[in-house]
Amino acid sequence: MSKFILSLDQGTTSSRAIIFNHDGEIVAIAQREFTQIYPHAGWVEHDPMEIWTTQLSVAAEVIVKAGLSARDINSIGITNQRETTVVWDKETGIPVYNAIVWQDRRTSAYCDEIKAKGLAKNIQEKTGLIIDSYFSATKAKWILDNVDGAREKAEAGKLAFGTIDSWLIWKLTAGKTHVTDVTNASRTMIYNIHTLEWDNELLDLFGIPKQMLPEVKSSSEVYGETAGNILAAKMPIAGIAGDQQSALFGQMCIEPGMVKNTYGTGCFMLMNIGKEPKMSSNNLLTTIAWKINGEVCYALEGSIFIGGAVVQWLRDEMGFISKSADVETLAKKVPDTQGVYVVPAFAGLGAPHWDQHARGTITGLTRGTNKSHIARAALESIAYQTMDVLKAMEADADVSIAELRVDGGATANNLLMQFQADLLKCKVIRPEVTEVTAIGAAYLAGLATGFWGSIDEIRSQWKINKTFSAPEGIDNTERIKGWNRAVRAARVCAED
Ligand SMILES: Nc1ncnc2c1ncn2[C@@H]1O[C@H](COP(=O)(O)OP(=O)(O)O)[C@@H](O)[C@H]1O
Ligand SMILES: O=P(O)(O)OC[C@H](O)CO
Repeated sequence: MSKFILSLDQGTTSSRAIIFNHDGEIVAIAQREFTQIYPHAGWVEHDPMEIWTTQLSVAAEVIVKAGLSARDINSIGITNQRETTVVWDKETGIPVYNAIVWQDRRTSAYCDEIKAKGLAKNIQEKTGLIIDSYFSATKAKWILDNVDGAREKAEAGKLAFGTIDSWLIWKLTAGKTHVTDVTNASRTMIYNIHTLEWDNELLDLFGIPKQMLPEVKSSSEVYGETAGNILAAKMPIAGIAGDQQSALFGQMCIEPGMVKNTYGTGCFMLMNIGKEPKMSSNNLLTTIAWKINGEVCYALEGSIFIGGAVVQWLRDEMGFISKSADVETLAKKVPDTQGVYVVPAFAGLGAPHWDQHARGTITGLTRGTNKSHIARAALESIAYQTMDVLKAMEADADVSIAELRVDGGATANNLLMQFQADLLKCKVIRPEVTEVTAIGAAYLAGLATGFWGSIDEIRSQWKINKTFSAPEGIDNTERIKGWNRAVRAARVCAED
């Protein structure tokens, strides 16, 4: 049997390819950033062809970097930015419009309309989701409504809809395979997470023709193989999961009650809730964590739209730092924020507030405020937002969370991780392999092909790098009061 798994991690800002060996160790990584397109305020698009070409090129590059040939690859696992929507022509394989990215807010007003019609409860019961422009359905509707001739073509069965996993698999198989997996389907707002079917009533509501939808598969099975001319040798594609579910699996949060938080562009906290899709009473999402060997596992999720992206904003828009890692040094120059709070509601607020109209706000400025205070407050905002989600999760699950497994680019920041532990008063645990998103998809693929025999065989590969804990007796009352006040300001400032 070939000795390596190739994981394709198609994220919001870059396409990555990572090769793992049988011990779950990284053999090589290749990564390429691609263009972020902002046609109007609040709109975010990607060029699907650029997503495809960057993903394909890093896949080819990583095999060479590892000193391997395509024949050494046992199988491919795919994990992807979720919700981002592509519609393409089935005959030509050409997208009819750019990919509308999960962060895109263009359909907010339409979402307000359907909320006003009182549809929130029905939609939550079926899909586990809260009505928001974040999810794919209203993005697909927008394309069908706004691209000339698209609706007619879609009704005639000539167009395909897909999240990024579907799009990549279509391209990798040269148009032979149009599939997605349950985790990605559960982010569209047209998929019923109880019956595990596309929901006809919701398809009617959004005007999305069923014939354009992919077939929904499990997260771990052989879906097809790469076309002969794509990567030197044919390879089975055997695992698919949305990136946050993939990270939950890669963190080995395989028992109910286990929780992870990924600190990337946004932050996404997921708790494994087992085999029953319990609905949230605290503004969290219920989502499918994975389906393996016919068994579905569900998760509660709190989605925070701006996490590490607030550091990118300090770097790119404010010019405070030249690279993200420098934020730690800048923030450490002051012992605290002197009462300054940053609420990075640049794309509204996600869980648990779900306020599409809130906007970024800085409160508590004084004549003595300097860059370091603002940098520290920006970093702390990542931890405060995480706290809000964790509290909602504790209330929903009726538990006290004692341990949070963390991953993603911003977890390299020890100041942030320590502040997070102080605030949550729980153990914040960073694993040795921080590429847990990619390894999750690798595990799903390797389990499908027999590369790994069982979950038990891989669970011991997860190892702790560092645990952060709060000092005894720490009192967060005042700082949390200040944060809540700042969140209120971010919501009020956009009221009119
Ligand atoms: N040392 C650091 N401190 C804080 N944030 C960081 C640090 N290093 C990277 N980041 C942030 O982490 C994010 C990148 O993490 P990554 O997991 O690669 O994200 P994604 O998969 O969403 O593209 C960026 O937003 C970046 O600003
Ligand atoms: O690409 P990431 O890591 O920012 O993840 C994006 C999420 O999947 C959006 O739901």
